[in-house]
Amino acid sequence: MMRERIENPNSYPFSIPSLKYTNLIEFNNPVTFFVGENGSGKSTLLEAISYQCGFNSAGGGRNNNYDVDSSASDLGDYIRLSWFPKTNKGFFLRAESFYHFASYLDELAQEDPTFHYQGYGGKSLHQQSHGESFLSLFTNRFGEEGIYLLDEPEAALSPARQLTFLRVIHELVNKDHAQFIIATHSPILLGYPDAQIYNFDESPIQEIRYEETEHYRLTLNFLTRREKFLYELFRDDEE
Ligand SMILES: Nc1ncnc2c1ncn2[C@@H]1O[C@H](COP(=O)(O)OP(=O)(O)OP(=O)(O)O)[C@@H](O)[C@H]1O
Repeated sequence: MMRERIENPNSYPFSIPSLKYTNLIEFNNPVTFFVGENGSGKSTLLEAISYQCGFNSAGGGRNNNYDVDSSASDLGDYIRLSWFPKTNKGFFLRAESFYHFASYLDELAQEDPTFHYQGYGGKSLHQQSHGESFLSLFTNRFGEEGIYLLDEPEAALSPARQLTFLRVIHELVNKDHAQFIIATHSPILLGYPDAQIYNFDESPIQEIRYEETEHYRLTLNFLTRREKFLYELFRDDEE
């Protein structure tokens, strides 16, 4: 983070507690997760990294310059990335822009469907369900070395498909040396072996063990003691 350039440290995005005191984040693992409460700054940082990679901020790779909601990143000019070997291949995908991306692809494909759908399962993403199209994007389009930035990919995926997705990540990491940075609330995705997890509920952002994340603990508690959990949750209403 290049703090010397910041004019107003009390305005967005510098005012976000997790980012306020974070100066350096190291990515030591091919798979890194960002976790933290809603609004803790995960998307803001992911967007800034995408901006520095030269990806379209609305989601997509370097060659997908469609202009849906493509706000320049507010944080992007204030961070510096250093990585080796440097690559500008990859993709930024956020759940809410996936629909727009599918529409953009349909527009392109009007001229040459075979060419434009070839990386996406051979047909319009709109003709596949949300989860199917998401996985077809990964299994077809992502087969190369690169950096993949994903904002809450679980939004599209059933629990079984999340497991499939873990396998896809595993293959891309091992075969293609891909790197993933994923903002997520999913206790299943977070369980990827030996992943680095950054907790945005701390300031500065801190690494956290899987079993210590609220996502793991709360889900475990809910599943193992659901009745007691719900009793406590609703108790005030009933008294
Ligand atoms: N353009 C903006 N201007 C001002 N504040 C913003 C803007 N975008 C986001 N914020 C605020 O910045 C904070 C961090 O938002 P961000 O989207 O990064 O959170 P997040 O951790 O990704 O949340 P979630 O898990 O809900 O997706 C929030 O309080 C949000 O309201």
